[in-house]
Amino acid sequence: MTEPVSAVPAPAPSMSARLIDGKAFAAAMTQRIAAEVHAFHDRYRVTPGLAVVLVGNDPASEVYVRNKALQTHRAGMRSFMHMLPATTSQAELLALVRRLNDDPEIHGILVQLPLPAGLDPVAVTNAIRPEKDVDGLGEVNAGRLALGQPGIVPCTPLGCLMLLKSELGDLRGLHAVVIGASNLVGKPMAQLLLAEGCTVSVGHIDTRDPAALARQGDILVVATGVGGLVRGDWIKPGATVIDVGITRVTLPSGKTRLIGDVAFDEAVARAGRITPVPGGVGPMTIACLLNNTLAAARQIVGAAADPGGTP
Ligand SMILES: Nc1nc(=O)c2c([nH]1)NC[C@@H]1CN(c3ccc(C(=O)N[C@@H](CCC(=O)O)C(=O)O)cc3)C=[N+]21
Repeated sequence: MTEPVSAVPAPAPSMSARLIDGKAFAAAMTQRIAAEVHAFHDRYRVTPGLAVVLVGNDPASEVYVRNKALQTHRAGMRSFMHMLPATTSQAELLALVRRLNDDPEIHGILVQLPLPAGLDPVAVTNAIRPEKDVDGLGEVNAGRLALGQPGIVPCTPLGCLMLLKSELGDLRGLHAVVIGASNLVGKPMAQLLLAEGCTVSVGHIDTRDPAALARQGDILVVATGVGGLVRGDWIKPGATVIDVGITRVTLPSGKTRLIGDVAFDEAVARAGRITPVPGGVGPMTIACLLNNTLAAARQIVGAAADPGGTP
């Protein structure tokens, strides 16, 4: 028996998204920063210094700490790690931040979030001198971003924006959907995309139909911390997908692996371009932290060397 040709189902359009190689982009950026750190040292005899404060233990933060120390040294900067027990009091943490604020060898301060229960992240991030707030999370830098004034921009959203601009060029007029409205990623990401001329929608925990919202995005940035939340059918065909999530899961074999907030295999079949996890946004966050630390050192040291002048 032969079937009429017309009854043969058309093959499903087999698309496969292009991978956005954040790891390679970050490596090139780190190399450039290393050269600039060298030139900065030649001019001022100062090595940019970054202080990282980790209170208690959070799995995502531990991945960050490991890679950050390595990359900081690769860029020729100094890193000062402060690991405090989960029992640290608010007063003790604030005292450390003040000490780092006054330390001339430190140009950037980063307090890893989330903090253990009982510590107030707003009070702590606001205690960091705005010039040293390389995470850009304090009210001065967050306010500058909201007002479109120059300031320090949070590392993860900055890294996402760099990838988007390098992939797509001008973003003006594109509909960008951000899933997740955290102060760390979602809110500053939305501000940056707005400043690029995107039409921006932000979905969050109370959004009624996040899949329908996500499907409108020419650009889809996902930062929820819920591994595999975004399924293939949430994605507009051909969209550019930036996956910020990083969750460690244990496989049946007992091994662990990192997954993103996007169900990768499903998304690859629909998206035009997508960042992998690992190797996507994570390395960009670190490269942008180095970038922000060098910029902070330039601002602090340059202003002291050339008071009242333009750097
Ligand atoms: N104040 C603050 N600022 C942050 O930016 C911040 C934070 N707190 N708390 C924790 C999260 C998490 N985070 C990561 C950054 C890079 C990687 C990273 O390098 N990821 C590699 C991991 C590779 C691997 O080790 O297997 C990758 O995705 O390829 C991971 C996680 C920054 N965070």
